[in-house]
Amino acid sequence: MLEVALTHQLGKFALDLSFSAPEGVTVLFGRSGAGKTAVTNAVAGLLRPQTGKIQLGTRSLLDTKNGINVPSHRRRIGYIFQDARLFPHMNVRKNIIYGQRFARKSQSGASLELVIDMLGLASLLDRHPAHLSGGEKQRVAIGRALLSAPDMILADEPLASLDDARKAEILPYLEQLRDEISIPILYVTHSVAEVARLATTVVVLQDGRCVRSGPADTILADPAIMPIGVRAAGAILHARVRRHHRDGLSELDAGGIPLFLPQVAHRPGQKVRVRIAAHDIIMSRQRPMGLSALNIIPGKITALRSGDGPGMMVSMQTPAGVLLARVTRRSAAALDLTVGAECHAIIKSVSVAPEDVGGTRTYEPDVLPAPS
Ligand SMILES: Nc1ncnc2c1ncn2[C@@H]1O[C@H](COP(=O)(O)OP(=O)(O)OP(=O)(O)O)[C@@H](O)[C@H]1O
Repeated sequence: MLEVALTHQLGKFALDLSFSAPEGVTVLFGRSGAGKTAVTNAVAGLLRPQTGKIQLGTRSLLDTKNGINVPSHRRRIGYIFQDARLFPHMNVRKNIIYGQRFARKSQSGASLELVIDMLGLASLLDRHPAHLSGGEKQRVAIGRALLSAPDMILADEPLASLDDARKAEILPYLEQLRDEISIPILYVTHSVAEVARLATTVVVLQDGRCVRSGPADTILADPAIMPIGVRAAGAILHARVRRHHRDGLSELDAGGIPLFLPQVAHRPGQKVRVRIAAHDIIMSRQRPMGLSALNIIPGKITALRSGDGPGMMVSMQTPAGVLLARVTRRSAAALDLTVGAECHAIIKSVSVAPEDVGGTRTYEPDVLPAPS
């Protein structure tokens, strides 16, 4: 667990916040100028806050009251930056082995073989960075960070310089990292898609303060989550792939509710996270009949929130998980949507894009129905 509490004045900008980052991916999310860089610099030891405490597990990295400020290179943090920052004159093998220099003698950390295997680097080992794609470079940078046997990883917009195809290529490796290494990963991003795919915890920063923090599912399904922006709002459902159908659809099970999506890349039995954007949900009080949409999920409204415009956010509890829907205030009034009302969420299969579906490592081969 990483625990951070800081105050610092940067010109007119005041940083005053505290948050905790447990194991898994904690996303620092906020608009430009919210203070993400200031926080990561403080955690990395590049900025000395006027007052603060930073505790990583049992180690105190910063405690201004007691005069503790562990220098940057002794903080045992593995870094993954936006640009991979590999050594151009070294091949991939040497670049990743370089990370081991920073591992303490007493600490074995991840083995070279494991890192090569986990990040799919075997075929790249003899290549130089100039002959790697952006995504491949980032995989090497992750490998180097892991081999330094860090107590936490700091990933500062690691996908920001990659195009969508490269992003899609590297996200599964980051998911694997999240699910297989038991250290906190502090991850900075502006991208809601990355939050939805990777975050286990979300810390929302605004004007130097932490306005919300907590489990990703809860934060993303909160109708009051204005700092993320209404257009980007949406909930995460946890589901399991049941089977792939011959007509190109995959059937998932989310809390006993079947969910039909365009073919997902994951195998039957595998657990996945599915992001359902709030604007992709249609709401109905009665179960609709004769509709082309394949996914109709019954639920009960738990919260409503209207903004300044015509839209309204509706949060509903369903057997599949909490869903967030964006409807107009006019529709909400016409349907008499109130807290406690029974309703149905309608989701068109094709509205869920492949990048909205992320894998988790838990592979459970107990349910392997034959393809139908
Ligand atoms: N050295 C400085 N002196 C004065 N103000 C500063 C200094 N460094 C940063 N700031 C201000 O502090 C605020 C937070 O900056 P920070 O770089 O942490 O934001 P950010 O959330 O990382 O933004 P971005 O997403 O654009 O990188 C901004 O308003 C910035 O202008």
